[in-house]
Amino acid sequence: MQPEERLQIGLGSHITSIDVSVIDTNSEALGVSRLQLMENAGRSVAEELAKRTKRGSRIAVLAGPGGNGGDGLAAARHLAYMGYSVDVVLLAKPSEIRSPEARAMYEAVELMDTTIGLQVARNPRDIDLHGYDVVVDALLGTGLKGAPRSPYAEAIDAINNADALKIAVDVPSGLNADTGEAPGPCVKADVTVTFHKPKPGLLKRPDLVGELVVASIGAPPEAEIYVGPGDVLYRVPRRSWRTHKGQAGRVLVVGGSEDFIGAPIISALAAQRAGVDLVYIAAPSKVITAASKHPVLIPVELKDAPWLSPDHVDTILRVAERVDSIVIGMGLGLNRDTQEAVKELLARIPKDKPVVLDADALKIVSDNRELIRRNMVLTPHEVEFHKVFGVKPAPVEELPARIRDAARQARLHGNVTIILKGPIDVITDGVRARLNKTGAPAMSAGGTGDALAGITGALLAKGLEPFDAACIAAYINGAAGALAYKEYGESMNAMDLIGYIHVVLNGPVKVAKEALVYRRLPVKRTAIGVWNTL
Ligand SMILES: NC(=O)C1=CN([C@@H]2O[C@H](COP(=O)(O)OP(=O)(O)OC[C@H]3O[C@@H](n4cnc5c(N)ncnc54)[C@H](O)[C@@H]3O)[C@@H](O)[C@H]2O)[C@@H](O)CC1
Ligand SMILES: [K+]
Repeated sequence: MQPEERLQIGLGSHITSIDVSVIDTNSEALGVSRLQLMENAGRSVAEELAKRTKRGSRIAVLAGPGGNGGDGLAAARHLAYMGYSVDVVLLAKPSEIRSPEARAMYEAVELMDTTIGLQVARNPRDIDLHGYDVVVDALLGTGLKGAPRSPYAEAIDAINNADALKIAVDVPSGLNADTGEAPGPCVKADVTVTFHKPKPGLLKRPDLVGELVVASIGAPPEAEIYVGPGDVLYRVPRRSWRTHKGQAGRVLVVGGSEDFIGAPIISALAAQRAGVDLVYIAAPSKVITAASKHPVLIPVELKDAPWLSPDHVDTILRVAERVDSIVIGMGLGLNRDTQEAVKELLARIPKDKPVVLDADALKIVSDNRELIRRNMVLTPHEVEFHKVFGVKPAPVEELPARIRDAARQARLHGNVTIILKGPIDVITDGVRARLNKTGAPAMSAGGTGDALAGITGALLAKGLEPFDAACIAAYINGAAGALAYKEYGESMNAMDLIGYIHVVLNGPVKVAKEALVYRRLPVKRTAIGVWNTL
């Protein structure tokens, strides 16, 4: 089996510190709180320690003020119960512990005055690790930025100089979990107990990590399989005071015809609400007249024909140079001229420009599939999928087969990203697959697909790679649809959905519950991990 024939369900075999934050947030939205994760993290550290050290041994837990320290404090409590002699050295003022979870862990330890020694050591000279059998390093984890500063730098040296077994919590303190760099002092651990999955930096530095143990801390696999609020929160770039016009993305929407006026306007408005700076809409005159009601859209009038024609291609390509992504298809119609124009356009757009193909553009590429390439996102529903690829996907109830069917076509077409829309969206580039469950039954209303294409184009323009852009667009579109459904019920339309994009984009965690209309769907089980057959 070639490695490239494998399909990864979820986030991959190792995870970055952003992935960790995404998983924790998604997990919380799925009902497993950060406190539960931290408790499990601490317990797994205690259990790994207990496998290696006899009861009654002397343990020092050095804790920092963040989540990593919280894990260490939870471990200390478990270790005390197991019968170890435990001293906690907190390297920060208790008031500096900011997260409610780490604070809860600290407050529990504070009350354990008969079983745990507690020292607040702001001055590194107060750290004395003589006589301990084990030192637990819970100073800094995935939250490390740059080289450790005082007093952590000195505490790290003290750990390295101690004559004891060194167990690092999640990451040896001082090591960048993403890059494997240690820009300053770094704990040299005998054992590192990391959580969820290995981080790339740990795999690069066995010299600092020692024996690597990967512990489950109870996050549901669905926190990775399903796109969640954490993906929106941590992967979509936010503007800063330095951002200048255009930097947050420029999108070009190409669509519409004499017969279909609204579709490209819906896409363009959705793209704008998804947070890009500039949205161009290239369309025949009738569409441009209607679009002029929306002054935030920049019109590019395609003159002298009621529909997109080959004569328009040069005009569109000139605008294409100025944008970061192009969304093509909504309401184009299937006129012969239009088909020719779309094919010419796709052949001439530079390959590095991300493109979303939706609606009629999908039908048009169905007999020129060599135009499909890696840097594209295709957004077919089941019928369109059949039309484009010539195969019917398995029904959504047969979820594993449906994922395979979509992934196979992505693989066969240059690892293009496909969003196979349905009650559960399947998003895949043939190497990875994730699912999206946000949405509402009334999203069968016209225009919701146009909105999805626009949001996808916006996220591509903001610099997300096609797979992440597709995953997160599906989530935002479905969640906005669910919120609109809550308000408008059966009467909801695509403009109502657009009216909620800002709510999801700006506060994904707050509305995560309402974003799921169905808690459970009757589908076949899908396991996380690597599937070896496609
Ligand atoms: N987020 C979560 O829900 C979970 C987090 N977990 C643990 O939490 C860790 C991540 O927690 P945090 O994000 O709070 O980060 P950390 O606990 O890794 O560190 C954050 C703290 O270190 C300080 N800091 C960062 N760089 C520094 C430097 N160069 N010198 C001195 N101080 C520095 C920060 O100001 C902050 O106070 C993970 O490694 C893991 O151990 C686990 O409990 C599992 C659940
Ligand atoms: K650590």
